[in-house]
Amino acid sequence: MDSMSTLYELRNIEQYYDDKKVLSVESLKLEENQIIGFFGPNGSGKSTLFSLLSFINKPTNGYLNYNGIDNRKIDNETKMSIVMVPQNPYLLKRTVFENIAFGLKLRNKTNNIEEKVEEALSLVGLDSSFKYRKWSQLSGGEAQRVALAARLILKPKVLILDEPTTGVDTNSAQLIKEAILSAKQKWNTTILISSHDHNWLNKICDKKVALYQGRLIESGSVNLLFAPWEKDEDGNLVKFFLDGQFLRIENSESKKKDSVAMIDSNDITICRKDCENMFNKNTIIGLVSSISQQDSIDYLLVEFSIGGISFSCRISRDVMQEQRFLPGDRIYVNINTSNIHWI
Ligand SMILES: Nc1ncnc2c1ncn2[C@@H]1O[C@H](COP(=O)(O)OP(=O)(O)OP(=O)(O)O)[C@@H](O)[C@H]1O
Repeated sequence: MDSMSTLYELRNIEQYYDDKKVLSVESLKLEENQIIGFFGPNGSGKSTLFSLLSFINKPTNGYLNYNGIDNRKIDNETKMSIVMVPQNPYLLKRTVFENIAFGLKLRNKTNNIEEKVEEALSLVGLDSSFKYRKWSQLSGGEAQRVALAARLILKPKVLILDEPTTGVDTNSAQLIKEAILSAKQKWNTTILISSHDHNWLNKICDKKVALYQGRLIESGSVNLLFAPWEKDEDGNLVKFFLDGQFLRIENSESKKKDSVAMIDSNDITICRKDCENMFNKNTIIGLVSSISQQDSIDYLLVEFSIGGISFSCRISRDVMQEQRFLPGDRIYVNINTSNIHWI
């Protein structure tokens, strides 16, 4: 079996600013050598969580373990192997070269520095002539890529990117994506990213974590429905699946067509047979792909697809006994759309 090792483990983490609790994570494990996407609306706690995972801040309460070590006992060398590009990266008011070389100089690793800077520039799609440019002679997308190159040169163990695509052009977003993928491949870097560009993030990440009002929406079992959406005659959003089925979301008139819907797996009910009473005009047909044990022994996670889009829902052992779902089964799916959160 392919066993991935856990890099971060969080239990009962709480973070307060003054008296206000802004983050509460009961349990979260992040595996190494993955690209993990953090989704959530403004103010949901993504940056706060990143400040804990990068060890810039200490959690107010709870247990945060990195590579088997308690966060209060992490040494400086380990801390330096975890680097973050913040939401509005700061560049030194110097040349691009000095910006990119800064971290290596700080770590006293100055051999072949010229070559390393050029390699880092090329990773983010900038040619070597950029090293002579001043910080003030860069476009927003180039500045973001220089900030990324300044971290990549360190070959980090963990790279944390807070909104790396905000305000950058599509070409830069593509080059940032390529640089991230090379870091993962070349140095097995674990990459944590938040972005409001949900489609961009959805395509690049191996795992998704969703936050809402400072709380984790159970990772692995949250369903994210991405754009494109259509609008019906009343202005409600409608998701059309590739197989021609659709899901209409009542009271979604105010939402934009590039919104992301977060559906908790507890808000989905499925049924295999004897379900006439479950069938209504909003019922969709899905296909079971897998069934697995959840953390709690009383529940199972059923993964299924609708027109090529994967979903998951939790069912109790009693329901399983009754329904005996198997991979490949066609099921009736009912989604409680009144509990949907929007990103
Ligand atoms: N230094 C601070 N002092 C007080 N409150 C803060 C501080 N930093 C963040 N907050 C509050 O904590 C909550 C979570 O903010 P955070 O920046 O972590 O969210 P986010 O998901 O990263 O948001 P965004 O997508 O807008 O960047 C918000 O209510 C915010 O106002």
